[in-house]
Amino acid sequence: MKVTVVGAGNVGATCADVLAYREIANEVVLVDIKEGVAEGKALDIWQKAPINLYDTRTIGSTNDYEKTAGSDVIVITSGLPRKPGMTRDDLISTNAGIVKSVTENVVKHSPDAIIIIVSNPLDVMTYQAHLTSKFPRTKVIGMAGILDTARYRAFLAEELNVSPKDIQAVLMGGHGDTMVPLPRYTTVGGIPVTELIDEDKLDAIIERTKFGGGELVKLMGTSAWYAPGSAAAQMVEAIVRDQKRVFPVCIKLDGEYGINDCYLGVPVILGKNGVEKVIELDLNADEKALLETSRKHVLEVMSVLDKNA
Ligand SMILES: NC(=O)C1=CN([C@@H]2O[C@H](COP(=O)(O)OP(=O)(O)OC[C@H]3O[C@@H](n4cnc5c(N)ncnc54)[C@H](O)[C@@H]3O)[C@@H](O)[C@H]2O)C=CC1
Ligand SMILES: O=C([O-])CC(=O)C(=O)O
Repeated sequence: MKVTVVGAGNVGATCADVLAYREIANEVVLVDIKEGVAEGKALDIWQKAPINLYDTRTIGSTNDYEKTAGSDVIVITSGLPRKPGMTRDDLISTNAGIVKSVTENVVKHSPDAIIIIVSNPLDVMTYQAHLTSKFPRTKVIGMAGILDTARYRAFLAEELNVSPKDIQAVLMGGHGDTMVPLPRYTTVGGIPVTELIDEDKLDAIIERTKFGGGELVKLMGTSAWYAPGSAAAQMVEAIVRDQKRVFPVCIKLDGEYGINDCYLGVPVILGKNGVEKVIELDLNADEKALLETSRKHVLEVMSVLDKNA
């Protein structure tokens, strides 16, 4: 299996590293526009192979897309990260152009690949890649839900003093402040979370999750990369190993949840064909209202992209 990661910055390099040391792919090609950066990071990851004991080949390229030819999965992380005081949506004008040109380049050389978008604003960049690639919607998907649920699960594990491995959760909507965590579908070793935690503490964790990205931007002056890079690698793994994992993933909705033509995070089954099924939960009225708010927000940002097209 061959995987290309475009953008050899913080998230892209972390993703490539996880793909290599966990031997998720046989070959990982890292591409960046900055001269030498992708080559250097790919070489560094390869030189770690004898220490961490893996065989995955990592190859770097400065904008030479021939090296990406025949990739099974492409992860796009190229684009600006936000700085303190910015929203993810503030990145649209720069990142839309980057995602468009990168998508044009990758699809030329890998017409059958599955594309995973990471660049922000996530839902709208997934829209951009879908428009440009003209691939089926099931093969152009965005990474956000795995990261957002991971944050939620980590906060819950800390509060309850339990292993994060035992916390299962699902979250829907756009990757931003309007995301919709679903406590009704959160369990701890099979026990509904609401039986283990006070409502006010759970509400505080939900609020912290919604602003989880911003919390890290404030601390570091740029956005997160360890959890995002690992989350993208987990999506790649589900695809290349045909695992049929159930994850929240951003995809264009085609009638599911009564929504058309909007890119939102929903639970799906992820396997060798990309999204193999969108799972439709029976949301209650409050959950539907939150999803509707998220839909309206993402549509507004999508319309900015349409206006600038
Ligand atoms: N979906 C999510 O949950 C998350 C999304 N992000 C987003 O991922 C993106 C990357 O973040 P970082 O890695 O922290 O940024 P970074 O600045 O460390 O890396 C971005 C890389 O993209 C490269 N690049 C820019 N234009 C390019 C082009 N046309 N072709 C190839 N490479 C190009 C840059 O040279 C740079 O090395 C940002 O947009 C950020 O907001 C970050 C974390 C989580
Ligand atoms: O917060 C950001 O800008 C990056 C991101 O999407 C996240 O870490 O959730």
